[in-house]
Amino acid sequence: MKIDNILEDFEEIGDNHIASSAENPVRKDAFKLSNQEKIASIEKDVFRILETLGMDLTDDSLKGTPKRVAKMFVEEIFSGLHPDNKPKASVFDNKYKYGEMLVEKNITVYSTCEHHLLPIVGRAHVAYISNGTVVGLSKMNRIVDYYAKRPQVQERMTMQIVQALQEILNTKDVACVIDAKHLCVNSRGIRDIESSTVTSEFGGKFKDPATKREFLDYINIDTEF
Ligand SMILES: Nc1nc2c(ncn2[C@@H]2O[C@H](COP(=O)(O)OP(=O)(O)OP(=O)(O)O)[C@@H](O)[C@H]2O)c(=O)[nH]1
Ligand SMILES: [Zn+2]
Repeated sequence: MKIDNILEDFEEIGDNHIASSAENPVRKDAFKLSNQEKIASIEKDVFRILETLGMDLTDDSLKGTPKRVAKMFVEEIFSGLHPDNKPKASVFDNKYKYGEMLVEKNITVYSTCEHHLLPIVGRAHVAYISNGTVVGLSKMNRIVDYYAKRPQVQERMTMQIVQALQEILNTKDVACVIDAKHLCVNSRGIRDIESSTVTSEFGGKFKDPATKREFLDYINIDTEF
């Protein structure tokens, strides 16, 4: 099917989202196009934007930009929209019976604000208490990165990370705090370079004030960017 026909289908379906409170508003037909078809389509769109702005797209430095941006959207900064890219998280038995919380802190977050398509840059801190299962440490970083690679709002991303780890670890006892700078606040609009945004989600035992306090003490949040 030609790309233009497929895009017409998209328009007919309108805002028929895959609905779930913490899911991104992605349409059910989002995976009808292959990555190559998406790149070809977005390349044309970016070309048009730059042309409308009056840029000379025959210029050496600019002529590759539409394709570069399209590839970057599909294969890099929005690759987390595709469920095939969800990291496989290897889990193990908690044979050593470690009973305290495990905290993976200072996980680098590079995401994109869905309102302005500008970067969100910050740190995520993730914790869980094992219910008999443990997960490879790096998988927590990978889960954060997967949900970050979408057009996002920080609140939703925080909840998605907790829900994904709750599923993987088969326990509600998971928490996440994210401290991040939104370039849409820092570099344009109000242009407040100093402010950052903190969001949190505390599941299961992390709702208990002492457990929450312990986690917050470990991460001692005063993020350096
Ligand atoms: N809740 C929430 N808001 C966000 C996030 N990222 C960006 N925003 C805000 O989304 C809002 C969009 O508001 P609009 O008033 O439509 O956008 P705008 O006219 O560009 O607003 P200004 O940024 O104030 O210039 C802005 O206030 C952003 O700061 C996020 O992760 N969570
Ligand atoms: Zn924004």
